[in-house]
Amino acid sequence: MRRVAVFGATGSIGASTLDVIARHPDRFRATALTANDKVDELVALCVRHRPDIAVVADASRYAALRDALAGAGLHTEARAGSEALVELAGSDACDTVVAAIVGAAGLPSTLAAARAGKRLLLANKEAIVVAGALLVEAVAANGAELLPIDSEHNAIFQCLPGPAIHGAARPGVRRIVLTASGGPFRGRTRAQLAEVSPDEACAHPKWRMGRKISVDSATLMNKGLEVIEAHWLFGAAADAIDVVVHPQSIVHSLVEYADGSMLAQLGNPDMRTALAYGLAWPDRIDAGVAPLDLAALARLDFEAPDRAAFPCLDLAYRALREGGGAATVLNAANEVAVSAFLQGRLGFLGIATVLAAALDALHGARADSLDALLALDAEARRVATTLLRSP
Ligand SMILES: NC(=O)C1=CN([C@@H]2O[C@H](COP(=O)(O)OP(=O)(O)OC[C@H]3O[C@@H](n4cnc5c(N)ncnc54)[C@H](OP(=O)(O)O)[C@@H]3O)[C@@H](O)[C@H]2O)C=CC1
Ligand SMILES: CC(=O)[C@@H](O)[C@H](O)COP(=O)(O)O
Ligand SMILES: [Mn+2]
Repeated sequence: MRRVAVFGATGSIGASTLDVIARHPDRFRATALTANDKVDELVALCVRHRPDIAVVADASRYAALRDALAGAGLHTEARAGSEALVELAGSDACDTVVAAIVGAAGLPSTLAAARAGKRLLLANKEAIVVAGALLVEAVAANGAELLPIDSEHNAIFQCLPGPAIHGAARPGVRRIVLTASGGPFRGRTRAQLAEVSPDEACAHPKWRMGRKISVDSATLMNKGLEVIEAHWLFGAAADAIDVVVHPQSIVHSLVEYADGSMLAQLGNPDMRTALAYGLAWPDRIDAGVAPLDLAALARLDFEAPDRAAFPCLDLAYRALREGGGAATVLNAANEVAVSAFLQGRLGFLGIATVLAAALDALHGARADSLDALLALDAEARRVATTLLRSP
């Protein structure tokens, strides 16, 4: 029986994870659930899944969580604070950690799970963008099992040869091709993007996701973050990672081999496939996802991304090639800019402007330890916040 801690249980990935777990009570038990501050949603999940532990990151919500759990007649232990998340990830309460907190806030608990040698289902792409080297080293040094959950990386993982050695180049692999839906604004010019609203940006054509990743998909920064994620997961250089727009989101990514073969993983756009794969690996189990009807689909389309209308993609390549702390800076500035956009304080086109200026301002920054990375993240947020005020 796998004992699974779901970090970010109240989110979109959390819901999909708990759906798969509930389909297999013989194989999995959700022993711990976490949220940021949504106590009512977390307690409702506890009523349904009966975990041993529930954690809210926001320490001021501790009493509310404790009282609500008791009020619901549950024996689930209430915990709170960011330290409680780190402690849980490394503890005996779980052997499997689903890292589904959004943003760099998920990094400390994700790294703690790797350091404790857990099976780590990584949805929280910002953690590996911010701390790729540290995370991959921690996985290798502590015998952790890193299962990529991001749909593209899960697809690549399924298409790569041999045992999974993260960060190691694979002989015979020539190129990794990430597919991108193109987001809700595919086909628009820059001028047509100037006035788009947060709700329009969050209306993803194929996936129902949290608002931060939805905006990232709309700017193509999601694909940029995924390029950096692929570099760390699969040991591929920037020149060996390509992006192709595929609006149907049926081909989840491809691996090109030296002999001209391309292997792809296909499926309906439903994260339960990747989550079931990661939970049961190397077995295959029912995820509740319908098989593809290829004849009904009839066609699959591919096109090059519009790099001029969506400059965030190339900003991510720039950060990857620059190395050092550039990806940490890019991610932090992006979190600040996306949050400002969602609050109506920054226009859609301003997101890329802030990112480029933050990369310029902190060019050459380096950070190797967790503390140094968190300090650089904080500095980049400070710089990006200043840039919001002087566009
Ligand atoms: N959704 C998807 O299909 C996919 C998501 N991902 C990645 O997975 C991660 C989660 O995405 P998604 O589920 O869409 O996001 P959601 O916004 O739906 O959920 C985010 C979760 O993180 C919690 N959270 C937010 N801030 C903090 C914090 N500071 N400390 C601790 N917990 C926090 C939220 O708690 P609360 O509810 O209390 O606010 C919630 O449980 C992201 O990194 C995303 O890029 C990757 C591929 C696909
Ligand atoms: C489901 C998933 O993995 C998302 O990251 C998805 O890829 C977003 O779609 P885009 O291809 O539009 O970024
Ligand atoms: Mn993805």
